[in-house]
Amino acid sequence: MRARRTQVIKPRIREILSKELPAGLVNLLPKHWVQIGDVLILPLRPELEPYKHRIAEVYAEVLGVKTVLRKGHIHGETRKPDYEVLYGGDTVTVHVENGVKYKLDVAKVMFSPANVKERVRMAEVARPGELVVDMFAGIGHLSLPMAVHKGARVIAIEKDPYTFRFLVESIWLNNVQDLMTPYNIDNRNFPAENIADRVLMGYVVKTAEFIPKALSIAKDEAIIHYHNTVPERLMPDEPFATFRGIAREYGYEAEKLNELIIKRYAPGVWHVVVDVRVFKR
Ligand SMILES: C[S@@+](CC[C@H](N)C(=O)[O-])C[C@H]1O[C@@H](n2cnc3c(N)ncnc32)[C@H](O)[C@@H]1O
Repeated sequence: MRARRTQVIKPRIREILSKELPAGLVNLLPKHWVQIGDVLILPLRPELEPYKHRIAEVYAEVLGVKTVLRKGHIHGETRKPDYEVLYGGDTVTVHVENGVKYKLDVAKVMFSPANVKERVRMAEVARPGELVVDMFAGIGHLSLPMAVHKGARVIAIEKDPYTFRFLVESIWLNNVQDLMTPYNIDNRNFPAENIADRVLMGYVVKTAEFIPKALSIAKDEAIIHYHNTVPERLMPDEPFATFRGIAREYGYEAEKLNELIIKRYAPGVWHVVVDVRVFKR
């Protein structure tokens, strides 16, 4: 099951709440929501504030979830979201997507429904037995599918201890502990060099700072999946132009294989991924 955006309000929700809410507010009830495992993220208009707990309770009962959160923002270096608990309280869940089990705390760990295509794509591009280094692993968002579906070997680096806990649990839940090795360190301190067939750079805003480290982890010829956020006015040259410039400084040639938009990040700014083949000169 994917992190779902549901388009139509369930008739049962409307039926129950139309008896309890002032008539004018019923049409403001959320028609879209995101479900991650058995936790619901519900965007709620300010007009519904006085009724928020009862609304959340009805959505929880009808949709069969244990906890309802109100949507907030993702911020900071660790990309943690901000949520208000409206119903229930337990925000730890297991979300199943594309045959991969992700254990996470929805209130504290980012899991973006908009990134689903990229998670599925990573399962498709991986090769059995290749060594992947996931520099910004999170809970294994991008690299678990590579191990689960393709038998890729993965070194998954995640610096945040709380997120790391779920990375480890997800590895065991998917029974890929023989393929995936998690490291709870800052990737800048990862000691091995010249080892990876493929490097994942699933990070935004400051990803360019990590290009030299990614090159040192990569074999003399390797593929790097380079994510970054890019102002629209700099596209389509960016972000590849910056990547190639830094790669050349460090003695590598870079060839763009593919470029995809993941999602809108902010007004006029896009989250983009470029697949780059690098060669040591
Ligand atoms: C935005 S999440 C992305 C998860 C996944 N790569 C994806 O694209 O869906 C980025 C993760 O990188 C971790 N992180 C940030 N800087 C890091 C660093 N220098 N070394 C290791 N992990 C880092 C954060 O804690 C966070 O869990």
